[in-house]
Amino acid sequence: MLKINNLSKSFVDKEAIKNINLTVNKGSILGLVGPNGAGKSTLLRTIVDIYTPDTGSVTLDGENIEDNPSIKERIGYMGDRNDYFNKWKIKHIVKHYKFAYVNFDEEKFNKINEVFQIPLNKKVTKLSKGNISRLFFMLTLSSNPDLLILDEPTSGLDPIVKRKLLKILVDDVFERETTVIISSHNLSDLESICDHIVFINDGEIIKDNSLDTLKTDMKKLQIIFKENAPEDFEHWKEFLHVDKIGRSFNAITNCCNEELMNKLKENGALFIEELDMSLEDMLVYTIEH
Ligand SMILES: Nc1ncnc2c1ncn2[C@@H]1O[C@H](COP(=O)(O)OP(=O)(O)OP(=O)(O)O)[C@@H](O)[C@H]1O
Repeated sequence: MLKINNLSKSFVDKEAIKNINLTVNKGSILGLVGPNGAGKSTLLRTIVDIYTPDTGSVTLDGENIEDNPSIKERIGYMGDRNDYFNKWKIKHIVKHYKFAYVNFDEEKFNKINEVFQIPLNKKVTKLSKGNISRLFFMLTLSSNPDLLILDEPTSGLDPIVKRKLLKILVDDVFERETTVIISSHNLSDLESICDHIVFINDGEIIKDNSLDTLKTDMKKLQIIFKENAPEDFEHWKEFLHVDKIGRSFNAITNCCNEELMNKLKENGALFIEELDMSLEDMLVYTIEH
């Protein structure tokens, strides 16, 4: 189990993450989402001890990660900028990983590469952006980590490769019970693989829920009134956001209960239907509210 306690990190003129508390259970996949500059990469880099926190600590199975090489051997980190081996041939990077990570499994790497087809004789600089992402994903996964931290692993991938990568990830997590944190702006990807979602904005956690709870808590309703809608309808306190489309209204609410249904009916609502709400909708309305 990964535990993050009161983690804060500031740069000269910016408090990038503020008092972050999080628990990620073994075998679960946590999706970290938030707007540009929210603090996602800083949080991930602080978890793996690339950045030293100003306050707080991170433990894996009860042991502190900071300055702890034996725990770090159990952590796989794929950053959002994979440019540290640019001049290396891929086969030499594989050799380096074998040396650096006790659990690195070259057979597993080659098996995943049957899908991704990265030429091992090439230098990293000769690869496309998508191929660099695939390469570092393969290297990180083949290190067989207990904790896997992935910062935007699907960025730059075409939809076909992206699906293959996510399937390889989910199968591996299922088999090895890896604990995973994954950050991405591709929210539909996260929706398909995560059991837990954390929204972060301006360095702070603003939501930390299972995907099921998020979906139960926030709803999009389509409402059509028999005649005119109440004058103040778009400003009802129950709604986070209301769009008018012709005669019908789409309203986002996080208190979809009997009381609201009765209020709508008393005010002349003829038709009320619950519509599918994506993770992207949820993030946008939570941040904007
Ligand atoms: N090394 C650094 N030095 C100074 N400021 C930094 C540094 N790294 C990040 N920041 C600042 O900290 C804040 C959080 O940045 P971070 O990269 O963690 O955000 P993010 O959520 O990952 O953003 P994005 O989605 O754009 O990748 C930003 O204001 C950023 O400018």
